[in-house]
Amino acid sequence: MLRVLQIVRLSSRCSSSFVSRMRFLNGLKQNDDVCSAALQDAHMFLFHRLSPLLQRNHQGTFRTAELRTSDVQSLLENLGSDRTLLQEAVLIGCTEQNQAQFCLDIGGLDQTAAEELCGGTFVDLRKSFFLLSGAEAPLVAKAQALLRWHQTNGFCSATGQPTHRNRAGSQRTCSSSGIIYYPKMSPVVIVLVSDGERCLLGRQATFPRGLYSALAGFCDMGETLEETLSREVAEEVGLEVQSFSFSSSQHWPFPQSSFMMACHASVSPAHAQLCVDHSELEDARWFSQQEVLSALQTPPPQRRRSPPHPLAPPKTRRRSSTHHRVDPEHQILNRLRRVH
Ligand SMILES: NC(=O)C1=CN([C@@H]2O[C@H](COP(=O)(O)OP(=O)(O)OC[C@H]3O[C@@H](n4cnc5c(N)ncnc54)[C@H](O)[C@@H]3O)[C@@H](O)[C@H]2O)C=CC1
Ligand SMILES: [Mg+2]
Repeated sequence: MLRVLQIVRLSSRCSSSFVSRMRFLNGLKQNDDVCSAALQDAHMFLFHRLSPLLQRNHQGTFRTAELRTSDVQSLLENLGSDRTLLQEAVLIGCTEQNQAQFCLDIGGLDQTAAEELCGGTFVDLRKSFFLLSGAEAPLVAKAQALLRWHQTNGFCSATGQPTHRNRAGSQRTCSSSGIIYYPKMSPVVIVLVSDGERCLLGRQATFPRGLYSALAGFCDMGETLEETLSREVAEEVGLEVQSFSFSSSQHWPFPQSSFMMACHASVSPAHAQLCVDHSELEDARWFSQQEVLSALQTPPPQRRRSPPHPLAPPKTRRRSSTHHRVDPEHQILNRLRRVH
């Protein structure tokens, strides 16, 4: 109890609300009792087999369902489940007012009955990622990644014995060896290559028809960001990068949990002849500023009818040093404007 009070006091003494929230969250991860207390009155994001619960408002836009712990307790009772399922909730963040946010997957319960009781729909993550706006999409992506990690890491890979989670769900420990496991991400570099006039986009055979995107690839063990970037560009399109600069980063939930680092890279216009590896990419080509501008200014449904068009990822709000909203479409446009 003393530790609970210390953590609450420590976070309330801070002058910055950001520092206070980060200290509060860290306290929840480190102390099971503090976390259990926070779970009693928390915000809860529900999932069914890893699909988040969304509600549609009067304007036709989608939001995550706003549920509190007590709502979920009633829901579980109505669905014939006992309250112990709540113990599987995983901490994902906290609000500006230091209210803990958890997520819970009720995949073992009746989906339709749950949707009726909550007045919402469980929507596939890829779809919800594009339906949600602002800070909600990254939070839902983080929640799904953590729920998936817990569902697939129930056993120690060294001993085969069960692993047990802490209250927050930020780690799992092998009951036999004591090995501690932390949620895993795969680092990825995504790069917009330019020859000073045009930018390079490619498409995989599995992409929707006509859709082109910046090049991307997973980091190999031991590589630096620039080594991955140079290798991927060489492998996929046969070019040698001259220089690069870091742009921004985000968690990307597909195919599982990737940590994407976005960069700009330049190649010499004299050595811009593409040699595409067709086992990796179906096509890659140079796009002019005008082509990218007109594709990005065309609404997405019409874009699909007029290929080729560049991929514009969903708009998400990320914390940057200047607290500015980072919008991938604008980054591409600004870069091209700088080039011209
Ligand atoms: N242009 C693109 O390809 C775009 C890719 N992304 C994301 O970038 C990431 C990388 O995409 P790719 O271009 O497909 O990667 P990639 O160019 O590295 O090729 C994929 C191959 O890398 C290998 N690989 C190495 N480490 C892996 C790991 N940790 N997980 C899965 N495969 C691994 C596998 O053999 C796999 O077939 C994915 O998260 C993808 O969703 C997002 C937007 C666009
Ligand atoms: Mg790739």
